[in-house]
Amino acid sequence: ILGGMEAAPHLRPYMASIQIDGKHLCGGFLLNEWWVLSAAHCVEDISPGSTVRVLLGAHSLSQPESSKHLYEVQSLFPHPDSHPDTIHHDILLIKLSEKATLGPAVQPLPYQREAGDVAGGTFCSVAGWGITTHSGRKPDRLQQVDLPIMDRAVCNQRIYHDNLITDKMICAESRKKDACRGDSGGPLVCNGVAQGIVTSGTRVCGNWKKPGIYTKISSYTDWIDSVLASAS
Ligand SMILES: CC(C)CC(=O)Nc1cccc(-c2cccc(CN)c2)c1
Repeated sequence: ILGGMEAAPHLRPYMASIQIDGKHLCGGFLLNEWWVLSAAHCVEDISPGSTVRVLLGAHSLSQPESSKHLYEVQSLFPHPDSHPDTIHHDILLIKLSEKATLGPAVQPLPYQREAGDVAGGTFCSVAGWGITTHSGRKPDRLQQVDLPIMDRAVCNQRIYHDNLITDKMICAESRKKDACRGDSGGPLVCNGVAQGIVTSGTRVCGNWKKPGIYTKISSYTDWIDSVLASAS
C-alpha cells in the first residue's frame, strides 16, 4: 500500500495473508469458515513443491499474536478464464483444509452480490501487507488506504487505461495512494461490503495515469456459488 497508514490492529478481521513457503505473497479475505477469496495471478507461478498457506487473525506478520492462525489449503480454484498474461477474471477461491475458528479477529466479510456499479467518487478502502515504497519496502504490520472510485468511462479514456476496463472491473484513483506489489488479492471495501479484488493490472503503482484495477466481485457471484456448491 503506497500513501497509506498502519491499520488499527484486528479491525479488519477478514484480512488474509496468502503465503508461499512461509512468505507473504498476496492478500485475500475470508468469505466464510471454509473459503478465502483472492486473485488468480497470485498462484500462477507456484512451483508444485511449494506450500500455500493462509494466515488469518494477523496484524503483524512476524510477531506472535493470540488471534493468528496459519491454515493449510485443501484446494485452489483460479477462475477458469484467468490467464497469466491478461488481467481478465483475476479471481481465486481458496478452500481451507479445516474450518477457520472465528473470533473477534477472524470474521468473514460480506461481498456485493447484486449487479451494479459503485458510483464514481465513492471512497472505498484497501488494506494489505504489500510494499509501502517504490523501493519495495515490505511492512510487517497491515497497512490501509482510502481511495475514490473512478467512473469506468473516465478510466477508459486514452490518458488512463484506453478501453482496457471491462464491465467486470472497477477503477480507483491511484495518485500517490494506491495498492502495490503484495496487495493483490485483497478486498476493495466500500461501506463495509467487498466490491472488488486488488489486481496487479498494469503493475504500475502510485501513478495517476494508471488507476488501480479491481476485479468486480458482483460479476462473479454465479461462479463463486458454483465452486462453493461443488467443493463443499
Ligand atoms: C501477483 C504476484 C504474485 C506478483 C505481483 O503482485 N506483481 C506485481 C508487481 C508490481 C506491481 C503489482 C501491483 C499489485 C497490486 C496493484 C497494482 C496496481 N496499483 C500493482 C504487482
